[in-house]
Amino acid sequence: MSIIVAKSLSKHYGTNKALDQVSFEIEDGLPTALVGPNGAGKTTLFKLICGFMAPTSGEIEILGHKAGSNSLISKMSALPQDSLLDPNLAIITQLTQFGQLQGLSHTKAKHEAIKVLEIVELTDAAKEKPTALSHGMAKRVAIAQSLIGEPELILLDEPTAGIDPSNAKTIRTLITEQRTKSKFLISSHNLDELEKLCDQVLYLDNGQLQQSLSIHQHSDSFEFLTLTLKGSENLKPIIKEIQKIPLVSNIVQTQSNELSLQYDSEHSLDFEVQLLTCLHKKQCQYQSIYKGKRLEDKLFS
Ligand SMILES: Nc1ncnc2c1ncn2[C@@H]1O[C@H](COP(=O)(O)OP(=O)(O)OP(=O)(O)O)[C@@H](O)[C@H]1O
Repeated sequence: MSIIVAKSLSKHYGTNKALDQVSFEIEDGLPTALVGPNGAGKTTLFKLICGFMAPTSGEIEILGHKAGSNSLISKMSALPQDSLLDPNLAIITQLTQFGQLQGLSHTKAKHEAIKVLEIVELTDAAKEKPTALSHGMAKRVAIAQSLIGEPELILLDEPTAGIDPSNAKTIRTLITEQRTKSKFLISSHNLDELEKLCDQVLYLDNGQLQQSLSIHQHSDSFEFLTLTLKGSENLKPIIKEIQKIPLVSNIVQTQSNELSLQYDSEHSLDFEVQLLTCLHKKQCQYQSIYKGKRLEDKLFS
């Protein structure tokens, strides 16, 4: 079933075309990433999906319903970029009230609140007020709120922006654990993070959908491999050596210590052996070998 269908969706603020004739379809499955530079229209798209405002033209349907329709209450939730908690109310009280707003009884809502706090590893903070939480913990509470009632669709706008690596890791882990229960649409500038969590990526730029691609699928028989070498010394000798492998059809230096290789995937095992032999011959050590192109290279090369 389609989770989101957008047809020629536009949103103008005066003369500013924040979204311009955007069409896409998001299917059920692993999370979908929403990527784009500042001002690309990502938050505007989130607001239209949530039904917080109407499009200037075009249509958007969520889980078979018009965006903003009452039928979507409890079926979808969103973590806005600037979500705030009420500083005067205990966390458990706020989450319980949120569950009740979704139509749950007080008992069921409290049960859900306890459950989602467990998921974000903040059971001990249940009775605290938001002022006692660090920024990262507050973000995890906001994510807990979006998980209440196990909605079919969860929108996360920059879930790990501005928080420390440990809290960010906790958030990524919990998304990984929850992603088979709910469909996530995640907006983030962290491409490494999206690569780990998501399956599909929508790339917006200047209000237009520039690309919609699968992160892990390869389109033809030529596969890509990203080779990161230890140190960032002169790569010319090793490039020259790799070029001698007949199975390699293209080689591009993508960073000071990184190469993107295109090779014939029908002979993948042979290629891998030959590549390692090459590295050994040139006494070159690798830091990582990644099958496929990095998301950054898929989007920007
Ligand atoms: N309420 C508003 N009134 C007028 N213009 C707006 C409004 N909200 C957004 N815009 C403009 O619409 C465009 C898209 O903004 P949007 O916030 O959707 O981008 P974004 O991709 O979320 O950016 P960021 O990554 O910085 O959060 C920008 O040019 C922005 O200035």
